[in-house]
Amino acid sequence: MSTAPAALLVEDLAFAYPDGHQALFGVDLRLDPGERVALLGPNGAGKTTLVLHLNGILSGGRGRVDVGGLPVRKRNLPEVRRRVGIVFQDPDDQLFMPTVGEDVAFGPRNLGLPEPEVAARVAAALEQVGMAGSADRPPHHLSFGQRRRVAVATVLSMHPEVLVLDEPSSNLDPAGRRELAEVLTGLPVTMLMVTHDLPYALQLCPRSVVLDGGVVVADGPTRDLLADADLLAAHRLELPFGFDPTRV
Ligand SMILES: Nc1ncnc2c1ncn2[C@@H]1O[C@H](COP(=O)(O)OP(=O)(O)OP(=O)(O)O)[C@@H](O)[C@H]1O
Repeated sequence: MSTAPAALLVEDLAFAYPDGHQALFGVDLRLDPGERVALLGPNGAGKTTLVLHLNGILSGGRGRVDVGGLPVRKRNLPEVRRRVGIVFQDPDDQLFMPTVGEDVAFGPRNLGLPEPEVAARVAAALEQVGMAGSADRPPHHLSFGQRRRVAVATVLSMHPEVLVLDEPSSNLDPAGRRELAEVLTGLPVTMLMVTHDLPYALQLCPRSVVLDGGVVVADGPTRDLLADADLLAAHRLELPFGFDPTRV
């Protein structure tokens, strides 16, 4: 195993919500720099709860989370939130400025970066997601797939080390799925992708982790996990009819 700090390290993470509902029961997860990993599991498995611990939105349970060797703790939160960018399922949760450019500039401006650096980051992030030339457009004039790519750009402009995506393929048409896949596979970041879309997990992520009942129940090559019919059935994971993961 590599001795470099993990891009993301989760150790024995357990968490109960204030109403007493225990959502995580001791989760271990390590992502090495540059890995792309899918986080799979049925509704209520604890995926969102885990993700919300990665940048300290939720905390207070047992265990630890480190990002590039930095513990996710209150005093580290500004740096943790720069290192871990979360792209939420609904792009409209992340786009609230009059123009695309201002949305992508929002994070870097908040960091207090000088305007020329902000402008350079905006241009680079929009280029990375294939949206160069759209900086002056209002986000609500864009298609849903374009808005999702701009939401990714709002995170990329912070130069994150870990990109977490919640259901990135939801509501995308086949062209939108393909365009986003091309963007995501070209990014030089560590990626954790929460998804119910198993073919998309196979396309983008060499490794998958299955969470169910607040514990990791499988961790391995996506192709192998998706070929395991018993595993899929036991955890309510379904491939599209006729889809053969060994033939992709
Ligand atoms: N704010 C909350 N208060 C109490 N319980 C909660 C809260 N949020 C989630 N839970 C519970 O914690 C468990 C894990 O939920 P979580 O949202 O993490 O699952 P998930 O795997 O992301 O599900 P989905 O695929 O439906 O998004 C569920 O049983 C859920 O009902």
